[in-house]
Formats: sequence, structure tokens, C-alpha cells
Amino acid sequence: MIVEPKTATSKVLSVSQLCKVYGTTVAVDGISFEVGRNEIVGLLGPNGAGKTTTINMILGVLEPSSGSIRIEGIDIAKQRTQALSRTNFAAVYAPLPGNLTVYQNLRIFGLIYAVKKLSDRIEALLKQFDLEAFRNTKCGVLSSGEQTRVCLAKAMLNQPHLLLLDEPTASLDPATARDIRTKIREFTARDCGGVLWTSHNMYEVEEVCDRVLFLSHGKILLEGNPKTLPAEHGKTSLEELFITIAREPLALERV
Ligand SMILES: Nc1ncnc2c1ncn2[C@@H]1O[C@H](COP(=O)(O)OP(=O)(O)OP(=O)(O)O)[C@@H](O)[C@H]1O
Repeated sequence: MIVEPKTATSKVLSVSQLCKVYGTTVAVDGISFEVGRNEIVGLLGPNGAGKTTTINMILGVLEPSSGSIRIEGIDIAKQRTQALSRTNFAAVYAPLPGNLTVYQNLRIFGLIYAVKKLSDRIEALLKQFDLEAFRNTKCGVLSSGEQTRVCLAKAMLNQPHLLLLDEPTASLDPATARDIRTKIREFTARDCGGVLWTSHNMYEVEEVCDRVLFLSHGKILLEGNPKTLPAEHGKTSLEELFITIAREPLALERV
């Protein structure tokens, strides 16, 4: 009997001793972490800490210098297509082609992902992300908030079990950002997926993430519940803790 990897592990993502080196720059320095089912994990850290490099390795866009990445137990170095078919991604710096309509974009990505019953899936996503009125609008003329909703709809097309979100609410107004957070929360509550979320907005991280990882100079310095972690390290807020780590990572060891 074939055991579906989905049922064989409670982790949607397992990263072990992951490294990425560029010449003399160690962008990611031996990090290990997991993302569980129905869990939202925040990947935090100052500019240049290694967040995007980590995400790009998990997406298979960058090859690790060493270490391993498993998605639902499947090693992406060995069974890349199978592992990545369970993953999707949204980021403000990766907008969809602006000369195609919302519908055309969803259709093309759906074909690339080989989504079954694609027309039905697109209709459901247009409804879920309040995009029905924009189905024939070119993505390039949509507002930032509308484009983010299309990017998220695209990211949900293949019903991913691992969703990577790189600053999904950057440049959104507070009401739209809250709406997006609610939709991501619904995704983790309803389906069997997990989310790796990067953001520089500590208020948002505290509200949405079940667990956070603090990266600094390519290493994980801290890990824990964003609501309790600041007090554990003598800080009053996640933002204060973030600033301490960004400015003076070694100071934490003295707390
Ligand atoms: N292609 C590359 N060649 C050389 N160095 C690189 C390359 N890509 C990233 N780096 C370096 O690796 C480090 C980590 O970069 P990365 O983009 O992962 O950081 P980040 O945490 O995502 O930062 P930000 O919050 O600014 O987006 C940085 O020092 C960066 O300069």
C-alpha cells in the first residue's frame, strides 16, 4: 500500500542544516526549522538576514549549498516536481503579468499547475477573493490591494499544502491588510496547509503568526510564540525585541 506523504507526517515543511554561500558571503548559515499543518510561522529578521534566500531555496528557485528541504516528507532535491506541486507562493515583488486579465492569469497558471476542473476552481477563487467584478480587467491597472488578492488567488489554485508569503500585506491599507490576514487564517484553519510568512510589520506578525523565527546574519537566533517571546527576553514588545536583534544580536545572550 502506498502511504500518502500527507498523512505520513504532521509537518508540511522540514528544513535541515540549510546553507547558502555566495563567494565569501554566507547568506543562510545552517538553519533548521519546521512548519506544521494548520500553522503560520513568521520568518523575521532585518534586511539582509537571509529570509528571501531561504524562501527561494524552499521554492526550488535557488539551489542550497548544503542541507535539505522536505515538503510533506518529500525531499525537493530528489523529487522536485512532486514536492513543489504541493507548494505555492505570493509576494508583492512578483506581480502577475499586467497585460493579461485576472481570468487569463488564473487560467494560464492553472494550466501550468495542471489544476483539475480548472474553470470551477477559478470561479470559486474569484468569489473567495472578491474578484468577480475584475475578471476581465487587466492586472496591470488593478490597485495594490486588488493585485494582492489576485496573487493570493493564483497561489491557492493548486490547493497548496505549503504557502510561502513574502510580505503579503506590504503597501496595503489597514482594512485590506486585515482582510488578507483573515483569508490566510481561514486557509490554515480550513485546509491542511501551513504557511511561512515574512513581514516587517510586528503588529501583524503578533496577530497572525503562531510561531516566529528570528533570523540574523543567516542564523536562527530565537524561536517562539510572538505573544510571549518579548517578555521571555526582557522586552515589552515584539518590535523592541526585533530592534535589539537587528542592532545587537549578542545582547540577547546577556538577558
Ligand atoms: N545573488 C547573490 N549574490 C551575492 N550575495 C547575495 C545574493 N543574494 C543575496 N545575497 C546576500 O545574502 C544576504 C541575504 O540576503 P536576502 O535577500 O536573503 O536577505 P533578506 O533577509 O531577504 O533581506 P530583505 O529584508 O532586505 O529582503 C545579504 O547579505 C545579500 O546581500
